[in-house]
Amino acid sequence: MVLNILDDPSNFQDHTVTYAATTIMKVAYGKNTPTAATDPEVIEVRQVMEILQTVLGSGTYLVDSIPWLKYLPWYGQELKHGYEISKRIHTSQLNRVKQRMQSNVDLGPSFAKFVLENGRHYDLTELEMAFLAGAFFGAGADTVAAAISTVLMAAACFPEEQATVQAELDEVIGRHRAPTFADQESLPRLQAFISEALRWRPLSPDGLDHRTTKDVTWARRKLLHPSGHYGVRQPLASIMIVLAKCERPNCFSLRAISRDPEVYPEPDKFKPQRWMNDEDHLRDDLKFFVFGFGRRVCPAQHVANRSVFITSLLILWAFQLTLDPTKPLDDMGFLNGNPQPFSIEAKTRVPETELRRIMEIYQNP
Ligand code: HEM
Repeated sequence: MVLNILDDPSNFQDHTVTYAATTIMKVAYGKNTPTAATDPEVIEVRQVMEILQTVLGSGTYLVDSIPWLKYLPWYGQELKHGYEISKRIHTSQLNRVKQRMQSNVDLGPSFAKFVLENGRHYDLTELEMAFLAGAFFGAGADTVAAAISTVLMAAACFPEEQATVQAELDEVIGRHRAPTFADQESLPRLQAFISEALRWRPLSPDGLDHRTTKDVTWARRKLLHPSGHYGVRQPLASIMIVLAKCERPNCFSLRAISRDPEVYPEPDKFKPQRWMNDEDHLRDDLKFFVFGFGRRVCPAQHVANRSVFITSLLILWAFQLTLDPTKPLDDMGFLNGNPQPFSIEAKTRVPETELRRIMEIYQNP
């Protein structure tokens, strides 16, 4: 992404999508070449995801409560159309992996290869395998891109906090080598900055709706976790669903959790320091909530966290980010589900030729 920004500084958001899509395609299908934000397949999948976003909110479609509606040929045409597009894309991606496996091409590990080799142990049909691998892209590309964009947007909006992080980077890494994952433990301020950025403008702010599988008796009791989650315990089964002042049933609201003043004093202020203790270490009593909770917690939280961390680290090490005064920035876009293109100016912190040289070595060590 650093080299992409150097080559084309005006297209920040596209670069985050290209990075996230390339990473996900590698994990899902073992694809080794870059997947650009402008690839027709990526554009198509993102369009289907937009339909899915609407579908995920309970109550949008009557078929959620009246299942037989799905048998009416004229009902939910756009849903059936979205399904057909997804089926075509996911099946062709899985088939590509299958063909290469049959031709003994060395693919390296990937989720698709794993399910093709082991799917029968889980009674999966090929269509289920195709959709499982396809879910990686659907669930992971835009979320990771949005998370990185949020961190970079926060850096541009809060220059003093950005400078604090960069002082830490200069002290721990200097400007003559590119940072790596090995530096992670030595960079608590950067980690605090990322946590605060994703608290400040949480992705998926209204969570995902969940459906209970049996009747539930609720005892209204407020359980205050260090993270500020309010819970309602279901006493018979050991399931806890986090409601957090959510207006809709069976869902949690990350927006409400992120604004709890008991846990995050002055919640509308951007204060990375709140994630650190008096010894300037990361606090271990404040949980990170943006990936949800319980058995449906985001299964990719570790890969997502690492992606956001390493990208934020490299970019904040390489560039000083500032707002473009000629273009207004809607910092609520990701939170409100309507992200607008935004413009950030990136000034190199290392002379450009030197930066290119360091990054070339980084890519091909
Ligand atoms: C920063 C990036 C990401 C964020 C903020 C995020 C957030 C979330 C949230 C809030 C949920 C709902 C949890 C719940 O219902 O309790 C979720 C579920 C999920 N996420 Fe992520 N996610 C991210 C990246 C990814 C990536 C990279 C992938 C795949 C490679 C992924 C795959 C999934 C899947 C499959 C689910 C559904 C899990 C289930 O219902 O059992 N996510 N994610």
